[in-house]
Amino acid sequence: SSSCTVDDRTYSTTPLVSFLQRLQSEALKTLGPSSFDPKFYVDLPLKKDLSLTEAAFWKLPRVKGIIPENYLHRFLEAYFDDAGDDMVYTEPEDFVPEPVEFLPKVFNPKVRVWALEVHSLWKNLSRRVSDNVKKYPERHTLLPLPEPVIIPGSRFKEVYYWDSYWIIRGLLVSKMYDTAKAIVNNLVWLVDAYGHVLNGARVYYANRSQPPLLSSMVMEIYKRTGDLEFVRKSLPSLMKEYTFWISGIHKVMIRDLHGHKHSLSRYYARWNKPRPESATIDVESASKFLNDSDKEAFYREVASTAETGWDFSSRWMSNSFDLSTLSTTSIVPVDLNTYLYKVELDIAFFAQQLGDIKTHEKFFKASKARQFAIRSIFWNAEMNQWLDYWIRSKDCEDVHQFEARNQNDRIFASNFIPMWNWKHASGLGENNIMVERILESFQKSGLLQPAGIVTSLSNNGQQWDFPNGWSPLQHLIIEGLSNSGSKAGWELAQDIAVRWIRTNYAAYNTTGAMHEKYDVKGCGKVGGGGEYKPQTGFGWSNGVVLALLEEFGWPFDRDIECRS
Ligand SMILES: OC[C@H]1O[C@H](O[C@H]2O[C@H](CO)[C@@H](O)[C@H](O)[C@H]2O)[C@H](O)[C@@H](O)[C@@H]1O
Repeated sequence: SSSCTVDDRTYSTTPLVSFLQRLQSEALKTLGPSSFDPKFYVDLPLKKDLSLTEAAFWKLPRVKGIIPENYLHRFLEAYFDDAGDDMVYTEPEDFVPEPVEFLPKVFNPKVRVWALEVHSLWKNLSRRVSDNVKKYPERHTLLPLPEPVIIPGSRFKEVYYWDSYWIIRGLLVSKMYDTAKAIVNNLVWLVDAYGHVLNGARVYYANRSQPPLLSSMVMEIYKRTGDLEFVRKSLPSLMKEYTFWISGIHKVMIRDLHGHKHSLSRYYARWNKPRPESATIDVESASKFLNDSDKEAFYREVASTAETGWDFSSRWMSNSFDLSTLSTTSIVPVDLNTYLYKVELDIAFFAQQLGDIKTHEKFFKASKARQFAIRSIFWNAEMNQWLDYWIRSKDCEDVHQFEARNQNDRIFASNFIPMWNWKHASGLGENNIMVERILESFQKSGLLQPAGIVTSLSNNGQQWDFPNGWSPLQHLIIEGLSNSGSKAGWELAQDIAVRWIRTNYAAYNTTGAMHEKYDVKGCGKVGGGGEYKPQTGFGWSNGVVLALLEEFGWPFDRDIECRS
């Protein structure tokens, strides 16, 4: 707003996206809400130029303002290719059916057979941008990425930012180093073009990013390949992306009770309209707001929540059962700042490897400052957890005064994500007593369920809530526990990994697919809730299963079947 010092101007939409959104809303009137997926329409590639397509659209007959179904189908066939035709299958050149030294600690034959099947799923998910997109970019919402990608699967037919981190973790287990590097090169291409990695590689995702894990992708690839040239090429884009996250609308200053000022970051999309991929849903959700500025503020919160990766969750709502209370831009999130701390450490490390001491020192100093901030603003010594901080003072204030009551003491899996960088981010060092307390707090939290870690304790029908468990959250916490330096921590990590692997295996056997999310109340149950049908495929779940099997192995005599 005009009284703020921050520049919160929004992105402008493109004529193609506006038209497809119009088509989406007309199609909903024709087809009705059952099985309607709004994303399908904004992903449709045009066969002809937009002006011709629009002219034909306006000529379609309407009966009581509605396009008859047979006319709509004929129009779609005549003027559009299928959603997904813009991404074509490409054989990953570094795929072999059984990589040398694949999962050396997995001895149980059933698990080995399944792991090889999961490995083979990379072939189903491998795509490159079709030549048509390069020839007629204005006919596509897909962005012309230069190299092949691995997609999450089903309706998610394009590359996604944070999904790619766990996809890469799995590709590294599968020894598919070139495919992993190609994904990073595409994300680097997005940073160069837009200044940040987009939520996903569609033009309608340009207004926001997703959890910043690009440096972690580069780091994991470097650890496996030692390819310093790859690091050298990626580093300028990592630094550019870092600036996106620590400045402008993403930056929040908080003064702690001792007068120290801390610079932290929040999610904040440059968008105050319905998300094109879900516009019909957003318009409906916003209908309870009467004036335009309240609607715009709500749309901004919706898009900013998509930037968090946790879309949607009670974590971002002041009333867990009312989506219209989304307040994401007023929340300083524990996990985002944990990831940024990692970005600072990663860049400092890469700069050191490349002999750039000045950059190394600058980023190392920044990491120390964030470590102090995480400890000062998020840590709650009574709960032994890290809690999101809600900004309740005026949004335009330059520095917000810390108040303990503004820490959100509801239980979310994110309250334990700083364990991912355990010794660094927590600032707890080798303090074993603290480690044991955090372990106890985690075990008593209610987050640990029979089939893995649940996202929150609120059963409100949102997908990033109870009873869903998501692969990325399992992996972050398991990795944190296993690196805690505590024997109990490592054992708990293994216990959760076993539960998670079993549930993925059981669901695979009954449904024939890997799933986007699972219901962790019981072994073998798939997840639900949220605004779209649960998806299969699925990139990050495949990656996490492979990464966990590599880390923990599977002994010959341990059953893979669910324990009833
Ligand atoms: O179409 C609705 C939303 O879908 C995406 O979010 C979900 O899927 C992503 C891909 O697996 C995943 O990264 C995200 O965490 C999920 O919540 C998309 O990212 C959203 O922007 C979109 O509005």
